[in-house]
Amino acid sequence: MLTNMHVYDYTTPTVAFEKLCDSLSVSRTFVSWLSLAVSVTLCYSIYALLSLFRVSGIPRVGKRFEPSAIQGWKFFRNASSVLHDGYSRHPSSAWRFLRADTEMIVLPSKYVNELRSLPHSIASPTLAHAYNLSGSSTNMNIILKSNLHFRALQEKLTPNLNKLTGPMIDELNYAIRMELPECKDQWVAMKPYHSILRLVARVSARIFLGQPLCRNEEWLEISTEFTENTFVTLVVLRLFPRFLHATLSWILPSAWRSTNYIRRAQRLLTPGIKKLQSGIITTPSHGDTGSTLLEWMIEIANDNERNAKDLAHLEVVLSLASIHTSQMNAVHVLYDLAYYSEYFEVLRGEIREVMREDGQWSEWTKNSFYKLKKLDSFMRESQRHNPPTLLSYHRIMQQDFVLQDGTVLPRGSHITMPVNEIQNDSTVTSNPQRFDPLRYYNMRKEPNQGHLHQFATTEESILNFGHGKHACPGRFFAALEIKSILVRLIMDYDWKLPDDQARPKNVMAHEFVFPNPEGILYMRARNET
Ligand code: HEM
Repeated sequence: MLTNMHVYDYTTPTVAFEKLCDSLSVSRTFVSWLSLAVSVTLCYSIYALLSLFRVSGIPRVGKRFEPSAIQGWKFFRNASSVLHDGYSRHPSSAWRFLRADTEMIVLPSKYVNELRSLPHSIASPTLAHAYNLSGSSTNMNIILKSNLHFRALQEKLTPNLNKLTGPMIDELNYAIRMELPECKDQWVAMKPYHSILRLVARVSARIFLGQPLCRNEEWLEISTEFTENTFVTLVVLRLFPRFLHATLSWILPSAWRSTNYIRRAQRLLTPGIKKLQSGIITTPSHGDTGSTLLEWMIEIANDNERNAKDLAHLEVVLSLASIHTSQMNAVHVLYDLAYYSEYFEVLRGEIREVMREDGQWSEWTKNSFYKLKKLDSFMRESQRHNPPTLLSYHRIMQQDFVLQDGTVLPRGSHITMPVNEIQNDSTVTSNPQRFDPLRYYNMRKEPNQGHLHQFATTEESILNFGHGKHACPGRFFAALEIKSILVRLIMDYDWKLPDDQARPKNVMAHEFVFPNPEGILYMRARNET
C-alpha cells in the first residue's frame, strides 16, 4: 500500500521538482545548481567526444584523450610550442589541433594558391574572423552583416593615399606635441607601448573621421579601449567551450565595457553621420582636400548599409583592425632599434637622402616614404621576428572542398596557416634565427626583385597580412602611417634601453604576440631637424 508521502502530483514539472526536493530534504537552490552542473558536464562530454571524431584522415597533434579544455589551456600558455610541434611533424601536409573552443585544421602554405581565390561561399574569411574574435559575444558579428569597411579601404582609401599624406603628417605634428614627454638635453624614461598607441590612434582618427572629431578625447578612448577590452574578453572565452561563451560574456566586465563603447560611439557619431547623409555637411572634414573614410563609406554604401548606428559600429571595428596592429609593429621596431642601436645611423642616413631630394619631412609625399627601403626592410624583418599572430589565413569552409592532392576540407571546418613557422622555415628564409634588418633591402637589389619583399607585399609564404583577394585591405595605409611615425621618432630623438637590459620580452596569449606594454626606453630630443 502506498503511503501519502509517495503520492506525488506530477501534473507540472515545477510541482514535481518541489515535491522531490521536500522528500529528499535538500534545498531547491542546491538541486538547481546540481542540475546545472550535471547538464554542463554532460554537454561538455558530448562536445569533447564529438570533436574526437570530427575530421578523420587528418592527423592530430596533442594527447589523444586529453580533454579539449586542457589542450586549450596548453595552447593559451604555449601556442608556439604546439604549433612548432605540429609543423615539425607535418611541414608539408595538413594536421589539426584542439583549442578549448574548436578544432583547427592547420595547412602548409603550398595550398595558398589553391585557396586564395575561392569565393566566400566555399571558404569564408569573414566567418572565420567573426568566429575567432568570438563575434557574438564581442560585438564583432557586424562584419557578417556588411563588408562596407573592406570595400571603402580597397576602393577609396588605398587609391587616395597620396592625398592623405599631408593630413597624416599634420596630425602627427600635433600628436607628437600632445603625447611625447619634454626631453630636451636630458634622457627621459617612457613606455613606448602607450605613447605610440596614442600617436597611431590620433593619426588614424584624422583619416577615418577628420576634424574636429579626431581630437575628441571620447573618440580616442573608444577607438583604443574597445580593442583592449575585446581582446581581454576573447582571451578568456577561448579557454572555454563555445557553448559557454554567451553565458560567460554576461559576467565578464571587459565584455560589458566593449558593448558600452559601441553605444558611446553610436551616440557620438550618429548625429554627424545623419547630417552627412542628408547633405547638410558637404565640406571635407580633414580641413584639407579629400574625404574621410567615414565619408567614403557613406558615399559607397548600398541601401542595406545606410543605418547610421551600423556605420558608427563599423568605424569602431575599423579601429580594432587598424590601430593596435600598426602600433604593435611600430613598438616592435623601436624595441629592435634600441637593441640593434647601430641601425639608427643607417636609417637616419637614408632619411637624410630623401630629404635632400624631396625637402623637409613636412612636405613629403607617399612616394617619399616609398623611397625608405632600408626602413621598410627593418619593419618587415621586425615583423618576421615579432608577428602579430602565429596563425593567419583563417577560413571557415562553407562546403566540402577537395584539394588537388586529395586532402578533404570538410564543411564547417576551421582552417588556418602557421605563419610564424612558415616564414621561419629555412627553406623560406635563409638563416632565420639571425635578425638581419637589411635582409629584404638586399633582396630587392637583385634583378627584377625591386618591387617585391616590401613590408606591405604578401607572398605565398609570407602571410602576416594574408594573401590573395582577401588579404588585409589596410596594409598600404599601415605601412605609410608606421613609416611617418618612425621617421619622426628616429630623426627627432635618441633612444636607448635602460642600462644592461635586453629588449623587452614579448607577451603571448594563445596565438597572439604583443610587444611588452611595460617595456621602458629612454628618449632624448635631438637637434638635427
Ligand atoms: C601592421 C598592421 C596590420 C596587420 C599585421 C594586419 C593584418 C591583417 C590580416 C592578417 C588580416 C586577415 C587577412 C585574411 O583574411 O587572410 C587583416 C584583415 C583586415 N585588415 Fe588588417 N592588418 C594591419 C593593419 C590594418 C589597417 C591599418 C587597417 C585599416 C585601415 C586594416 C583593416 C583590415 C580589415 C578591414 C580586414 C578585413 C577584416 C574582415 O574580414 O572584416 N588592417 N589584416
